[in-house]
Amino acid sequence: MTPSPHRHELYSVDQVRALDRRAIDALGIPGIELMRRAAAAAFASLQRHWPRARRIAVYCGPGNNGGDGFLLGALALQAGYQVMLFALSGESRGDAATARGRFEEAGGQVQPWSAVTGLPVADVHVDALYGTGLARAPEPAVADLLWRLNAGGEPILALDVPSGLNADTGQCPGEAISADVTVSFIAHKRGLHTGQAADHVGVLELDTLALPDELRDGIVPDAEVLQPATLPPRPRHAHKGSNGHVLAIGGDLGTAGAIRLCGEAALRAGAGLVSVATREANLIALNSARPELMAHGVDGPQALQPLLQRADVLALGPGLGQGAWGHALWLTALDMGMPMVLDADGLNLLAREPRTFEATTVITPHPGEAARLLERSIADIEANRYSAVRALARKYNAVAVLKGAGSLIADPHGRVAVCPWGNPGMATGGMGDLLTGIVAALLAQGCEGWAAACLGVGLHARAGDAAAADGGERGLLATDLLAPLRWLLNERNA
Ligand SMILES: NC(=O)C1=CN([C@@H]2O[C@H](COP(=O)(O)OP(=O)(O)OC[C@H]3O[C@@H](n4cnc5c(N)ncnc54)[C@H](O)[C@@H]3O)[C@@H](O)[C@H]2O)[C@H](O)CC1
Ligand SMILES: [K+]
Repeated sequence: MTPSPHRHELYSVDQVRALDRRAIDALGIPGIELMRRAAAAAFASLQRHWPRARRIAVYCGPGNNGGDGFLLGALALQAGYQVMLFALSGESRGDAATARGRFEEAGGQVQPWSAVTGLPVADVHVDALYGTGLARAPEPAVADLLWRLNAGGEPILALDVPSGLNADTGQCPGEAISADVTVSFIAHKRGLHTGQAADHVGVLELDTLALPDELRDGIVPDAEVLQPATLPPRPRHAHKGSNGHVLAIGGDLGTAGAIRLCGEAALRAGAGLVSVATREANLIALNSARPELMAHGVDGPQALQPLLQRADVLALGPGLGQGAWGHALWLTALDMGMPMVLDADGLNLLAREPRTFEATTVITPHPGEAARLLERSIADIEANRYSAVRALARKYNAVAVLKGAGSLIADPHGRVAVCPWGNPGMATGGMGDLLTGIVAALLAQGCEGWAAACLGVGLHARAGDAAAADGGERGLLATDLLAPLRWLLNERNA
């Protein structure tokens, strides 16, 4: 499987369908030929991953995904495999009907769905039920099989899309297969890279079905996958003033930890100077924990003003609270119109008093904060993360980071990037505070908003993966990311 040059480009389902249509209409490649190429690619992947397999079970849905399954079954028969094939519907249409005929001509027997009792005995189970055409939760007879396949723990190869996963949004409306390998065709679908996809896709492979690159002319990928990156080397004559001054504002009574983590992350991410504006009561804890942070006790806007004057970038919100103290500082900071990263209570206050930003602003909500910012439910946000992150960026005229599995980044013009790194161990307190500090530090070192958000999210997630690789995802603490973060920031680009 030669890595495709298109592996970083993500397309919506509509765009993939347009590519399908172009291949058929503009290049004159019949749909059945595309289906044959898809089946050949999937069968080659099956042989590569499970070279000793000899018995395969294929589950075919009513559409062209099922058609891929019929042709894969025919190839397996011709290669001497024992093939059990179960079809969800009594007959197929169009190219899928042709494919079904070819399976039968190869000696295959199409068994009715009612024959699927228990779990068929096979070395590999091939999921050809639904692909990009999934329209709703799989019906009970299918859901029951998906559940049994997932519970059976036997090898599963999904064709194009793991059945039950929405290839456009990354959401599973109902039961969905958890594949070991998914072989996707023609182009990567954006729904296989965010939301619930990580639990269902397994190893993702792409086969472009030998379609020429020109096929994509004029179709701008809906999203792009982040690539490993770091900051350029520091000039030798750098001094602390040349790497910017971050002012972290937050830490109401009893929540010193959040603003401390934010400030510490900003230091570790290379900011020249980091000041912290917080409650007087937090100073001792902060200064003893991290004396490199210049912590100031501020009781209100007057005390904050001189600190704002001296800073280049604000990190506003960790532990800020939504009380009178936090609200007053929040208003004062926003009125400065400075570059900033807004997070946590800074976002909850924004949801209460919406405004758009003129200066470079990055907002970093998790789905709950995003729900408040868009006045939608969390379920709505997670049901279509791509439209949610675009709505956030547009509504607030900011670069928006929608955190969660497969964090998404959007700018106000609709550009979207997807983070391929990160792990469930990062869903713990303090991880968001680190990200806020990292992005602020990158802004302070001269990155513009989009670059700071993409680089910050990528470094943060890669540091989380490095820390999890070191000791496991469970028990991962935010501070565990600081050392790998520093290493990643100093690595030369691989
Ligand atoms: N078009 C091409 O040239 C190629 C397509 N490939 C494969 O085709 C599928 C897309 O096929 P399509 O027929 O559009 O849809 P599906 O097979 O994914 O879905 C089947 C069909 O099922 C109905 N349906 C959807 N959800 C449900 C549900 N929950 N319950 C019941 N029925 C449902 C709906 O009517 C769908 O149309 C693509 O993924 C590829 O695998 C080739 O591989 C490449 C060429
Ligand atoms: K499938």
